[in-house]
Amino acid sequence: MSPSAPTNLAIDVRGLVKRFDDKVAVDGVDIQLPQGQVWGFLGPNGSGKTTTIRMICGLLRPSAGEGRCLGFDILKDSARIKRATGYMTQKFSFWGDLTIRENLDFVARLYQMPNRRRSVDETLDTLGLTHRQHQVAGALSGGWKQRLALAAVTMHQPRLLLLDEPTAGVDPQARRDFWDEIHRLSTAGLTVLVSTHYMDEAERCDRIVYLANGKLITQGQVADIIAESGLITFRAKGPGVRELAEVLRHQPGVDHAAYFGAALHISGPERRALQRAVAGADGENVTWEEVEPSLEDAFIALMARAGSDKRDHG
Ligand SMILES: Nc1ncnc2c1ncn2[C@@H]1O[C@H](COP(=O)(O)OP(=O)(O)OP(=O)(O)O)[C@@H](O)[C@H]1O
Repeated sequence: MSPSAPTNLAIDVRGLVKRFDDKVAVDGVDIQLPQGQVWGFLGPNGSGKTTTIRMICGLLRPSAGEGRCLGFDILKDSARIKRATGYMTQKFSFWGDLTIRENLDFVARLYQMPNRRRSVDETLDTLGLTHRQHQVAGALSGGWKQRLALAAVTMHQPRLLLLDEPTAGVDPQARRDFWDEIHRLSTAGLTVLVSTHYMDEAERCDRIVYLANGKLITQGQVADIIAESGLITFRAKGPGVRELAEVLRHQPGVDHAAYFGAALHISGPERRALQRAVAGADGENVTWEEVEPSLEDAFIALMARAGSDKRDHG
């Protein structure tokens, strides 16, 4: 295959491994992301998401594994991958004492873009930044900084966006605006891989890839992942729920108990055992019903399973 042979996969990497001295940060990860889709990249802190993203875009050489990003070989063609990719790192880097326009102009110079002025104008306009173009970037609120960062990584019209926790510390309205923008870009043909710790954001993705301890634990659509977890969940509501979690957490068959707003969820793999636990915690001040497990419930269960697998085999 020539480096730019057409493929319907924006990312096609297999067996990616990254070792840092004795530590295996990424341990045999495969990702096949079709063009035009938005995939969520999830996993606990330190699970290897950033390291994987950096290998995909050619910033970090894998210890083992191979693959292509936008048709280019990740081991040999990193310069071409970088040109065709927009990578938003966890800490957006821009110049705090330059204005929004000056920052974008600087990025346009880095990419040696022709018609720099026009590209900056268009980017400002598309992302709703025109009226703020002369504001100093360092004084912007979190949401506007993030919008600037998105502008900076999309201005050179990449085909793939790699976004590493782009909405950390951003308020709910700004997060919603950001996701509207992501879906607009995706509709225009851009492929997006976005790492996040927010479940509501995961649910906005076409598909989710979940990593733990450097290994891919599961991937699929939200409903598939919930089904795969094999969890049963019961929900308690009412004024008495606050006292229940501590007691129920230690009952046989209850893998975990967690509050979702004013309700308590208990989950485990066996309905009978949960029903027994619920019967023991029934009272005047609480009403129970079986509900669909949340994505968070499913991840906690899959994580626990992966954790015990590791202990069993390791
Ligand atoms: N340059 C490095 N040198 C040594 N260890 C590293 C390096 N980069 C990452 N690691 C380690 O590799 C593991 C995976 O880190 P990584 O940043 O990829 O995880 P992550 O899933 O992105 O975490 P987070 O959600 O906190 O951003 C961690 O244990 C981290 O400490």
